[in-house]
Amino acid sequence: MDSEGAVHRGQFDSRLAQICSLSVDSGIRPFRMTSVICTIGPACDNVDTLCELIDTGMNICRLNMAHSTLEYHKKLIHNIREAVHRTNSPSPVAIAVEIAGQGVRTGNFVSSLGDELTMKKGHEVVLTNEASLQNSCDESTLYVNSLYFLQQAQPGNKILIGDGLLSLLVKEKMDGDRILAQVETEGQVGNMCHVHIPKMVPAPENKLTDNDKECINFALEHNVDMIFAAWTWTPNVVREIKDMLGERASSMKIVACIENYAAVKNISAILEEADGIMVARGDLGMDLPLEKVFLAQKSLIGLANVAGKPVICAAQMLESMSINPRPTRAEAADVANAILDGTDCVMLSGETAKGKAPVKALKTVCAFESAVPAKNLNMPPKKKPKLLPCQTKLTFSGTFPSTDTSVGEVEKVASEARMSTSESTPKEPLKRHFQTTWLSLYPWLRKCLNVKQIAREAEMAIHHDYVYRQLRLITVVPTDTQHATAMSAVEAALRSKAAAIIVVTNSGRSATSIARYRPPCLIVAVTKSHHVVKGLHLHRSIYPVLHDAADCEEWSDDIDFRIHHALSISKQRGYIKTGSICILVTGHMPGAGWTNTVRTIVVPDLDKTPGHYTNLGNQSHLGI
Ligand SMILES: Nc1ncnc2c1ncn2[C@@H]1O[C@H](COP(=O)(O)OP(=O)(O)O)[C@@H](O)[C@H]1O
Ligand SMILES: C=C(OP(=O)(O)O)C(=O)O
Repeated sequence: MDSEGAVHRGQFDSRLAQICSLSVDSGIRPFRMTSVICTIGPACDNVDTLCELIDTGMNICRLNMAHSTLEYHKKLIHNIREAVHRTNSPSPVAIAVEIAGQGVRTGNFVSSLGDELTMKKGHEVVLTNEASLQNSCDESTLYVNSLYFLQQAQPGNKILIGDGLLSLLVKEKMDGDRILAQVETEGQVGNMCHVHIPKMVPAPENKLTDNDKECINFALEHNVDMIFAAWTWTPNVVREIKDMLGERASSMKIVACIENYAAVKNISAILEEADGIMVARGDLGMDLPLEKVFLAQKSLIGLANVAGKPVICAAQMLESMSINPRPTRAEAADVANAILDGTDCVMLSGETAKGKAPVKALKTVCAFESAVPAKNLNMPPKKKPKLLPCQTKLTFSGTFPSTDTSVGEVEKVASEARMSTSESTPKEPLKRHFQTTWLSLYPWLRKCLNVKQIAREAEMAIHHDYVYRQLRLITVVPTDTQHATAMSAVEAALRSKAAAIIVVTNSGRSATSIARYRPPCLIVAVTKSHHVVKGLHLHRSIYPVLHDAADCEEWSDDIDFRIHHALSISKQRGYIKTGSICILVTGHMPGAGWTNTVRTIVVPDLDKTPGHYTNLGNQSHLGI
């Protein structure tokens, strides 16, 4: 253990020796290096819940444009910004807009059918691209958004729907490019569900759809921080997005979602063009045989690590938490293994986005109340509802909304439920009582973010020394200043068992260069740019800090000021303390691209220090 109470792994002769040294009794470090992306949807779209997600550790909000309307997403962005404002974090969360790309999806059901229905084995259904049926799918007719798909489908093909649990068999091609299919394996189909024929050759041209263009303009108009490009299987899509972004292309990150075999085969070219990639295991698992998906995951993550680009591991990470309060052992291990593979971010999809059935939330609230920390009980319900004793048997007889109901609607149901119960006065202390419905949903969401606990444990099991040595081996010699400086910082952090690396960065490049060498500690990256701070959330190890105070007259004072700010925030958050060793990485002159200086300091008493870190006379320098 070092002075922080954190465990630093020693030197091991082999990876096997390091693995054998792992212990279930090891201590835990006060920080997490892997970023968590939460898909925001009806279950968490209100400001209070977003505040809780932010406080709990969400780094990036993902808006999946394949669902809901632009109006809904506009409101969502407004709510996220309001939550960022209220939580006032030094490290504001980023907003990512995911465009739907050329993914093949169903349409929406007629409203009377709700948003999901079960199809029984043997049931026959017609698949059509007839535009008038887009929002009136039913048991016998499903709209499919791709004519190409319907034209390619051949009798005998298997069609997977949703996550692939429901499968159909193509029976015959009908007139007007429609197809008749029969349910082979019973399952559910929802609104805008994925439709897939394994190994089907994708459309000849990988390009933006009109809908994608509209969503990119929306992203520009609302000044979001990153675009996730679903169904990228050639670099062309990334180039098209860059063209549309114009000047913003340098600050709005583009992440290519790798969802099919063609994308896996084209990965080198895609990695060259994109700012990062997503291993979209959900759709990959429909295009590739399931037993091959882990190979794609490991190789894609490895290739992104080698390219120095961030990578997201997505889909079904804690899937069972959509209905259960605890993830399965396999899910917990899956999250940890993705981190050991080298992913920068883990992503939650339906776990956070999808509305839970309110009735389930109401029934299970008692099981979760102990998980709600006291401070959450202070969060103000909009109207003061009467408290409902959790032992009360509900007599509510109205219609419960569907699973995708918004929190606002859930609250309405809850208040009706409260009104219809015979007992309206709490007999138990406040914490034993159901306060408002969002509280019943919230602990569930919060538990999904248990992912961060798993992340911290997994990060402790990484043999950073070994990983760094591997990365050093593949770095070309002579190495340019940027990479040589980054490597020096990581080497210094490993040798001195530093508590943190503090880097002052304008464009974010100095921070990402250090991150690519996978240091054993946090990189606290302090920047003045709102876009840079948010983009940095994509990278493992970086804790981005915004410092947008006015410039000092002297450039070196400005640097000192920013370092002092980063150290103070790090201390407040428990990452460092007085006496910790920190590595400082700075430039030698104003502007981006001049980073060339690595110092080792012992953190002084920040309340007493005059805050000079770049002055070589400083007592606290150890010097390297
Ligand atoms: N903006 C939204 N509006 C309604 N439902 C959403 C939204 N975002 C996500 N969801 C729900 O959460 C599920 C999981 O999210 P995600 O993985 O992003 O979707 P998909 O797998 O359909 O691409 C979706 O299938 C959908 O039911
Ligand atoms: C994240 C995935 O894709 P989508 O955005 O379509 O949910 C996936 O398939 O794993």
